[in-house]
Amino acid sequence: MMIEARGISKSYGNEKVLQDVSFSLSENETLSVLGRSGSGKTTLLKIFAGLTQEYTGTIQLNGQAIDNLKPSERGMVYLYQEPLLFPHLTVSENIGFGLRIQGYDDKTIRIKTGEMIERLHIQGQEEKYPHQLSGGQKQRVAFGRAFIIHPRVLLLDEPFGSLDPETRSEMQQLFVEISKSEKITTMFVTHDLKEALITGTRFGMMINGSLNVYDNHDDFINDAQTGVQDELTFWKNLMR
Ligand SMILES: Nc1ncnc2c1ncn2[C@@H]1O[C@H](COP(=O)(O)OP(=O)(O)OP(=O)(O)O)[C@@H](O)[C@H]1O
Repeated sequence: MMIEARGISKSYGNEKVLQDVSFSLSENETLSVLGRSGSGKTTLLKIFAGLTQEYTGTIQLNGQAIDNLKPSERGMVYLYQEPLLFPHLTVSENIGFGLRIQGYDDKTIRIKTGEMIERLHIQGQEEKYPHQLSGGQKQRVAFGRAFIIHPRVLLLDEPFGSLDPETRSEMQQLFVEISKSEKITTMFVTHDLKEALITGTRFGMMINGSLNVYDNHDDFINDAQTGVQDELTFWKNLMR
């Protein structure tokens, strides 16, 4: 799925939050976006998701402007740090929810949900309710619920920010594996440089509402503005 932002600008009162953001992203690409707090990352994701209105510019999906579509009509899933699960549904029911809405029969839902649970490595948790799960398990369920409906586009806002390093690393691998096999186009906002490098196929740096896009690791790593060189210098100095 090809997504394209053309000249997106957004202000809140006198504050210019996004300034002429333009880029395009092909099927199977993940744009990992870094940037300081308040630089406009979440605002950009919300505009894509249809959750923030009143901006200038246009968002296109396979060449069609989607600016006037409702969030539910965009084929996009927006996930953030706190996984939003239905508290009164079990793990299996949460994951199968989208299929039920789409009208699949019970047997198909059971089979597809079972396959997804296996892929997510949460076998044995099927009958638990969200409050009985760890943070990492909840996030797996949230991803399962998203992946099972084959979204065209995933919008991820620091999705693994509250997980311990080991679980976070597992989730990054799982994301890379499934997004590749499902050919999902993703915008992945993170504060973690390593996470950006692991998950991204392209990279973005948001600076005061302007987005610099780098087409490969080398361009990203070599630009002083991204902070990668500072990080490398830090580790080199520490190792001396
Ligand atoms: N609904 C709103 N009303 C007014 N100002 C807002 C609103 N939403 C966001 N802003 C402002 O827009 C700017 C960008 O916010 P945004 O949430 O996009 O930043 P961010 O880069 O995602 O930050 P963080 O990394 O801390 O999540 C901030 O200065 C914020 O205060």
